[in-house]
Amino acid sequence: MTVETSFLGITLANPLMNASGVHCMTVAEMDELAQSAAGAFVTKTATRDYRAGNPQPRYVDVPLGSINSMGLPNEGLAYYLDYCLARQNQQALQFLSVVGLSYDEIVENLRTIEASDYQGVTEFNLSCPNVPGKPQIAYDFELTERLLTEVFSFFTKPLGLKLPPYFDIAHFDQMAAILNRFPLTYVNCVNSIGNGLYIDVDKEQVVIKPKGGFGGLGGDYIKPTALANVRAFHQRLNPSIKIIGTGGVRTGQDVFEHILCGASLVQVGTALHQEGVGIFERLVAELEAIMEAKGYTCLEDFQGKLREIN
Ligand SMILES: C=Cc1c(C(=O)O)[nH]c(=O)[nH]c1=O
Repeated sequence: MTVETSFLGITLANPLMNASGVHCMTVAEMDELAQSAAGAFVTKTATRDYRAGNPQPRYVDVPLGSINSMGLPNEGLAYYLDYCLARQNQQALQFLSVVGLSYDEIVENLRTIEASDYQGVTEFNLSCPNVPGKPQIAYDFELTERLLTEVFSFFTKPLGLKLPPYFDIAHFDQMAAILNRFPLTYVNCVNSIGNGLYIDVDKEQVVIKPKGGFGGLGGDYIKPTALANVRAFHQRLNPSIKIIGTGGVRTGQDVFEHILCGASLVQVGTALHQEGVGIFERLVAELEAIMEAKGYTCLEDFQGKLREIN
């Protein structure tokens, strides 16, 4: 029995990796990830220039997960691109997360990556909910289609999209119809559920400072929504477009459920932040135990095979 998997023809020890934004802001954090049991890693989403991000407190762990309004703090695209270029012969599979604060900056940043010697995967983040005044791109279907049309007029390297959660079957249908028009490597479902609110009842106060306390939700709160998005896009997208499942992963069972819904890889956010990189060994062991109990010998035995009730 094995939890090995293949992505873009590259064999990974397991389907697990960090979610962008968690444990991937600095070289030290990314090196710790690279030395961990994780099968792959992704960088913090980069803008062209360094960003300090939103004022603190901007991330809080709460009983059923987390709330964050980090505000896209990052060291700038060159920092993460240089990190990946320097290590791309040692690390099996690298994911470089990128966005821009404007349409033109997004195009500029992707042109920078295209012009580089970077051989890894680019994750285009269409779903950051926490930059004040900036809506989540992927909730604007026309803008998404316009951006992807321009990007794929020049971008030839492997490209995936980080999508926000959708909550309407019609939106799954509309978005999948757009995505199926492009040679995407994958879609990553889901980013945090944007603009939630967590209250400290004793203080009768919000818990994060930015945006009056509104922030992206992660953790147990969002697993049912994450699984639904993985399943919905797995059912609708061309098989050539893989699905990465993100959201609510804390145990090996959560990993199993994401793969059952159709995920090829599974990212860990809140629980990684709370437990540290040791979580990957625990998740692999728990996933192997579930596969053993069910008689599965590889991920393909159950990947995408969620049954419905007839
Ligand atoms: C890249 C910005 C994001 C952020 C952030 O930096 O605030 N938080 C999220 O939950 N998702 C994001 O995509």
